[in-house]
Amino acid sequence: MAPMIYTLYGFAIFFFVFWCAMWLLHLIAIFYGKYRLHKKNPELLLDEPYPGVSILKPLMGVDPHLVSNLETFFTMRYPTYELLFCVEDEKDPAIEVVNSLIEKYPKVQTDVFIGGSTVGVNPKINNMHKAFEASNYDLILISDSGIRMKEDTLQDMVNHMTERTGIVHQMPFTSDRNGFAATLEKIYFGTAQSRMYLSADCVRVNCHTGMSTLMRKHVLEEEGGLKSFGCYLAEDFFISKHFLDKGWKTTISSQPAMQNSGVCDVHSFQARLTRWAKLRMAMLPLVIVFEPLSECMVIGACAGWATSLLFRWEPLVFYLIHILVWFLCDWLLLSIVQNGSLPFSKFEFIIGWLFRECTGPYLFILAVFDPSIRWRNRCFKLAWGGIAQEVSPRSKC
Ligand SMILES: CCCCCCCC/C=C\CCCCCCCC(=O)N[C@@H](CO)[C@H](O)/C=C/CCCCCCCCCCCCC
Ligand SMILES: O=c1ccn([C@@H]2O[C@H](COP(=O)(O)OP(=O)(O)O[C@H]3OC[C@@H](O)[C@H](O)[C@H]3O)[C@@H](O)[C@H]2O)c(=O)[nH]1
Repeated sequence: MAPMIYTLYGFAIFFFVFWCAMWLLHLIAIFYGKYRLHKKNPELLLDEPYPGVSILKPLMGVDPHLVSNLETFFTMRYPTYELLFCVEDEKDPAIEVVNSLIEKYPKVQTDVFIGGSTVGVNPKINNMHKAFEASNYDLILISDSGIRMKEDTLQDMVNHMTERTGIVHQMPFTSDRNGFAATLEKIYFGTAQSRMYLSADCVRVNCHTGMSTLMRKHVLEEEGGLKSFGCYLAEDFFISKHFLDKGWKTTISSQPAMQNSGVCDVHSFQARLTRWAKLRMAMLPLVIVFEPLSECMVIGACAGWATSLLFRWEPLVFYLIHILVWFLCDWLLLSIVQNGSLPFSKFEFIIGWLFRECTGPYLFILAVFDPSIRWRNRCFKLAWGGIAQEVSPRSKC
């Protein structure tokens, strides 16, 4: 009997400590977010020697927001940069979109790379490889197709590139869009993901998501260039790991990344989160235990049971208070990340937040039980450690 009791008490203490640690993460994210995000950039002095930046834009297909998203790269206030568009398929309609913008803004230095090159499994790397090799500057910005820039976003990122810094990345967030899926995306990126991202950046844990990331080209070249990371689907995590291993600092910029893809529906969003969860599990297997536990509904239930055993607290009352306080912390964090009025009402926030919190653990279970990864039109399998293999090359799955 005694071993059973010790085991129960052992679990109860573990859940209670984990629950306390989660509140610490809430606090870190709120204070660090307030301290780091949305700092005003100093006026850009054009006679200052700002370094040149090569911006790599991997494109695949056209969505209703692509033109306006890309246009924001042509209208940035930054002295020296080149835009290198990468399109794998020569029939891709994105080429026409790019050409029309190049015609509209002839003064911006641009180039278009069509056809990609097969240097690994990761299709984004394959698409960008030629442009990476041809880029003219030591600072490379890899920026996904759905990202929008403000006039001073690039300046903000470069300002964070100090002597010891090798990577400056934007914390994923979203622009204001209409509809439930857009509300859900904003709530997820501004609460659950921001909490982890900000806490990780604060304590220097690698959490790099590569949708908008400025890095030093020569450090990548020492490792063989971008192609050396083509064997991973989560190239972002491994690139950042390489920089950290070499003694460089990585940091977030003060402006979060404005994702503004024209494809915005609940199914695609959930598929993307499930794909990311599969990447994390393959790279860091401990995530399989810790990630579900870091969810509000799960850790609340575990801590409710633990405190009823340890302190005889009423579990239902505990659980409801836990959810309420977590909800309020999330509202506060989202307001800090948004830094302005939110495009939805408090009622919509409640619905979106409850939906996200209840579906999060379910999506994670889906990810655990279906290890195959679908990304755009390809299917992959991941081995432990993160090395990827394409299942049926270049075919739909
Ligand atoms: C009491 C501490 C408990 C910590 C438990 C942590 C469990 C992980 C929970 C949630 C993970 C959220 C990850 C946030 C962003 C990741 C987005 C993403 O998956 N991006 C991939 C695709 O672009 C990319 O390849 C992966 C990047 C890095 C993943 C690293 C995951 C571990 C994060 C751990 C953060 C813990 C912070 C603790 C600080 C004390
Ligand atoms: O086959 C592909 C798929 C994607 N891409 C490009 O890669 C970028 C990201 O693609 P998606 O928006 O589909 O995917 P995500 O937002 O989930 O990507 C994110 O997660 C996985 C990481 O490896 C990426 O670095 C990160 O950007 C886009 O610019 C897209 O055009 C390709 O060039 N080829």
